[in-house]
Amino acid sequence: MSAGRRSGLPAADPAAGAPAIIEARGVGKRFDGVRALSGVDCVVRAGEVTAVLGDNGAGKSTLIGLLSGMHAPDSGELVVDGEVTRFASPRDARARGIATVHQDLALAPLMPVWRNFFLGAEPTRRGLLRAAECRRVAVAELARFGIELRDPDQPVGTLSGGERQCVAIARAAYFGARALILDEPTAALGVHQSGIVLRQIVRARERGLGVVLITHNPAHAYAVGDRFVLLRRGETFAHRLRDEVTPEELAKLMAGGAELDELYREVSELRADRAGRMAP
Ligand SMILES: Nc1ncnc2c1ncn2[C@@H]1O[C@H](COP(=O)(O)OP(=O)(O)OP(=O)(O)O)[C@@H](O)[C@H]1O
Repeated sequence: MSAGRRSGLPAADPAAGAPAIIEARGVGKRFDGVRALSGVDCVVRAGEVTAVLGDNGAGKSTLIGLLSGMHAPDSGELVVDGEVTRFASPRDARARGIATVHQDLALAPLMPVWRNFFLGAEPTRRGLLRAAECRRVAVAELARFGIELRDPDQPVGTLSGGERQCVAIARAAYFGARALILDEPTAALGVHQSGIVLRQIVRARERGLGVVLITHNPAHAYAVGDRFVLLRRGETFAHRLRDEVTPEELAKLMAGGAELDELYREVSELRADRAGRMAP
């Protein structure tokens, strides 16, 4: 298959039998005359991870905005559970089971983990908070995602970066998310912490959730992705299924193969030039 094949969903889609939770079909969005996104296709199926890759300004945040109900598309359509849908707000999207975990995670760092897990949705009985139940649920739900909490009363800000991401993801799953949109969850994390988050993404997929992983890191995308949507300057310039691409090809596609080759050529010339000048 040519690396330059443009857009569109792959012709042979082995996962086509799995139900699509949400699908963007040819969506476009402009802001004050600036074209942020144009004709982008992206499908999120139950039990699959769709990795959306793109460099700065590629349109990743705009796509998140459309999938999460923050913006309405100017063109194209969103299809939820097979029905053309227009979200009125992010709340509306959440009510349909589409949850977004933004980079700020919406956590209160000084509050205990269990309070952050519920954050305004704590169960009560006769007006009294059922704190013991909240603690038990938070510990059990995080354990399902492989996070063993030392103490549910510890402030969430004392957890590691990867563990904090996991609290936000486990919370969304517990409160009914069927599709999770994760906005660059590993962007600020090192290798070990990224591993914690990537394992949690795999667990979410195993539980039948659909996951959209937004990232500019092809290694992280390849580690967990079932399909890859590559955005460039607001357009889908490649769409690959996992068995159609190797990690190296994905990295090259992401970097823009021709641009990367040009960069290697220029750097080799500079190195050869420098070696020539330093030769006796
Ligand atoms: N509210 C806005 N007003 C004007 N232009 C916008 C707005 N939001 C996005 N854009 C433009 O749309 C294009 C895509 O931006 P977007 O933020 O979606 O990209 P991105 O892939 O998320 O980038 P980054 O990784 O740098 O956050 C950019 O050219 C950006 O300047």
